[in-house]
Amino acid sequence: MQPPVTPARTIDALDWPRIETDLATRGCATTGQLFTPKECAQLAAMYDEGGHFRSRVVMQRHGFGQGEYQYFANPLPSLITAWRSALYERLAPLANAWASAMGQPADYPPDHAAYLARCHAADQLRPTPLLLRYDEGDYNCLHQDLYGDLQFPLQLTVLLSQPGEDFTGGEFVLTEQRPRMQSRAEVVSLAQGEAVIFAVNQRPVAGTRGTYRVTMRHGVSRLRSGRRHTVGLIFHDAR
Ligand SMILES: O=C(O)CCC(=O)C(=O)O
Ligand SMILES: [Fe+2]
Repeated sequence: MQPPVTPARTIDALDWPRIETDLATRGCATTGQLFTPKECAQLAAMYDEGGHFRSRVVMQRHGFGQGEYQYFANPLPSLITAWRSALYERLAPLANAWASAMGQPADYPPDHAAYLARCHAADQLRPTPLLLRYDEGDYNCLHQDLYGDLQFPLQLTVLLSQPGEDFTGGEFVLTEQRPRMQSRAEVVSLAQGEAVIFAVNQRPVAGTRGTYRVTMRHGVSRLRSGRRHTVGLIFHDAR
């Protein structure tokens, strides 16, 4: 039997030089596999189990798209907590580098508990990790997951389903709005258990005349068939 894979070990094994380059040049990066197929199946199965969630959102009721999602309640599933804090620690230095490049306070603390304490003190008390479900015809409109004044500038989406097998279509899409220029779109293909790391709101871009900011939004294109589940990992809590 294999020993269980701890997030810390897996996180160290990711290709960070490429991830950091992709984040710097495109504002997004794929991670390679984070969750095993079994972990993906267990998380997706939670959708229909009672007791894991604090609220459910039907997207068409709010004009957010079509499909639905549920926010996990505290205590979060241990897999989610472990990954959320381990990824936070790895990403906090990057978040600080982005903040200083954009002339913002670069004071994200090194560990997630300290950052969450800051969110809670600012009345952002509710956990933001979520489980999303899309069926044929469903989609997620371009949006930002802001949830309050405090925002950690990077977030992840993990694909739990098997593309081509469980569903077709349903591609993760990012747009980048550039000052006084036309917007740019990026489609991100993910494998089952893989995540995309991307900018929540703004990110710095090094231009010839200094650094400027671009604004990112993300969404999901229409599912052509099947069912697709994802987990969203957002590091700030919600008001
Ligand atoms: O389902 C997706 O790929 C995107 C989900 C999303 O909006 C998020 O994780 O914040
Ligand atoms: Fe989102």
